[in-house]
Amino acid sequence: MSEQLTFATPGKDAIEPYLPSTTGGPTPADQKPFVTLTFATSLDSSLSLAPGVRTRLSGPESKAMTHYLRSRHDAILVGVSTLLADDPGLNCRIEGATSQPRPIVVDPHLRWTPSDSDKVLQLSRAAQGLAPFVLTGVAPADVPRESAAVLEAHGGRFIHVDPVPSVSSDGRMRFSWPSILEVLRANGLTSVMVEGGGRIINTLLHPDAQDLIDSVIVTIAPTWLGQGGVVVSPERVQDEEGIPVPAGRLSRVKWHSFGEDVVLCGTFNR
Ligand SMILES: NC(=O)c1ccc[n+]([C@@H]2O[C@H](COP(=O)([O-])OP(=O)(O)OC[C@H]3O[C@@H](n4cnc5c(N)ncnc54)[C@H](O)[C@@H]3O)[C@@H](O)[C@H]2O)c1
Ligand SMILES: Nc1nc(=O)c(N)c(NC[C@H](O)[C@H](O)[C@H](O)COP(=O)(O)O)[nH]1
Repeated sequence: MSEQLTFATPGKDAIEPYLPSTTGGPTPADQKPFVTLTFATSLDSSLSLAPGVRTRLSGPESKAMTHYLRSRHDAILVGVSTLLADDPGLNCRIEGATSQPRPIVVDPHLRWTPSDSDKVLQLSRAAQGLAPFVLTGVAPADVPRESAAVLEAHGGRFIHVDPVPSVSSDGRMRFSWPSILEVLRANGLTSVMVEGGGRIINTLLHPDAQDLIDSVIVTIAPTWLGQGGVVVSPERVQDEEGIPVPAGRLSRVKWHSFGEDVVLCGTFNR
């Protein structure tokens, strides 16, 4: 049995306006999933001490808040580097949780080889979480059979996503955020919390994509991680005259204290 977290009513009420609705009937099939961008950052905007290094930032109270968020979304999305670095559970460990989020791993080149010892798969075997859906640019016929067998035995699967046609100079495939969300919706998922890491967050915060975000819920820990960390800082944007302009600003902003952390809630112009 893994740890059980509790998250009490004042905290729930504080973040409720930023969560997907639990009323209002079924979501139409063509409606984009509700997107919550949520992560924990240091005072110098770092997610971790270095790429590939698991770094605890959230204190117990804001961690419980994150797990409550997991109970309120159909899916939880991370990039493959986070999966490889953190060996995360990606489940909900809130006391009394009645549902588990579906982990979504964005892994265009199939860097993850699923194995029985991965924590996310251990938890699904113990009925304490769900196995991931892995979004990949690799053609179905080229997915290694052993990997597919391990994932499917746990209830997960590989899902092909068409990459954007222009391959970047380093040859890496990239998915557009609308195509990622379309695939989630086609697989019955109506809400997703995007947890990270840096590349995932920075591409979602790009001005071309940030309109897709319904809520932003950021935990800020009273810590400086120092230089060399994985930093949240979206691509710089300029106006027509080439003058730099802010990459984004939140509205409907509220700040809440959870233990020693603050949690920032906001939206993009809604
Ligand atoms: N503090 C937090 O809340 C938090 C949350 C998550 C991860 N992390 C940390 O972040 C670090 C990992 O971050 P990162 O930036 O190195 O990696 P990441 O987790 O963002 O994964 C990057 C990979 O995901 C894929 N990817 C991302 N966007 C894509 C897109 N649009 N199309 C196709 N593929 C895409 C690519 O394969 C890319 O190499 C780890 O150290 C982890 O511990 C911290
Ligand atoms: N809210 C939050 N606070 C942190 O201090 C931290 N390091 C993460 N990181 C998010 C990332 O997605 C991690 O991989 C999971 O938090 C791993 O934890 P789980 O086993 O899934 O609970 N998230």
